[in-house]
Amino acid sequence: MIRVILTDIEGTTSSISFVHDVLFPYAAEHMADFVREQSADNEEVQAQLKAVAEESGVDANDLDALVDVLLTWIREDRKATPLKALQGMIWEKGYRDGDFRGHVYQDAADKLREWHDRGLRQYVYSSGSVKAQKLIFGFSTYGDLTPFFSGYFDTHVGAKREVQAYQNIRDELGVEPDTVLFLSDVAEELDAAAEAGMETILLVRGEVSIDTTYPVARDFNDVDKLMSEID
Ligand SMILES: CSCCC(=O)C(=O)COP(=O)(O)O
Ligand SMILES: [Mg+2]
Repeated sequence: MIRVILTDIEGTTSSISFVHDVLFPYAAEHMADFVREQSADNEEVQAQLKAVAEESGVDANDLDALVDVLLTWIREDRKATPLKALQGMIWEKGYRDGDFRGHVYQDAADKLREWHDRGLRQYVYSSGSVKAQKLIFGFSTYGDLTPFFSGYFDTHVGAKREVQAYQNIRDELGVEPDTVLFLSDVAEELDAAAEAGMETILLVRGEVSIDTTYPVARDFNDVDKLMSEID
């Protein structure tokens, strides 16, 4: 019986376009100024820049080179933990200034509320930092959805295509893995979650035809129906 929902964000609760056409360009536009302004006194920013230097091999004191690395990683959609941490810090200002709101599909917002009220525990697992996750749901187009979540996981537990990451999440949740339903639009992520013993549903939004062995949901209403079949 499913007791825990674990959901991806990009392509699952929220549109890929919002992440790639709004969030990533905003981070790219503000990265240089943010790094230059914050690197003098902000210890969290300094720690992330040190990690960027270690991962890329560039000089930790060369801010221009570090910014170049970060902009390249954004273009490549690299799921590097320090990039994700810095992006979250930059997006906070955008959300607070009202430059954008977090895109969440209506069916996802409705079901997250309903499942929460039904007693399901709900968690997020995304490559975006925990801070970024709280922002997209906290400043969403449907208001503050964070009360519906019991917790958040990012790449600190591991990469989303690695089985170990889901084993780490399972251990942190302290539940039997087959009581956890993982939702994602990426089959390789479902492969890893399934290998860790979790139940899985593939979100395929839009009219894309897909050849897969996973149960396919077009939206969270479909997930709700498929979930009752798992039980
Ligand atoms: C938390 S919203 C921004 C998501 C993000 O930065 C990202 O890279 C999405 O990656 P995912 O692995 O969740 O598809
Ligand atoms: Mg996704």
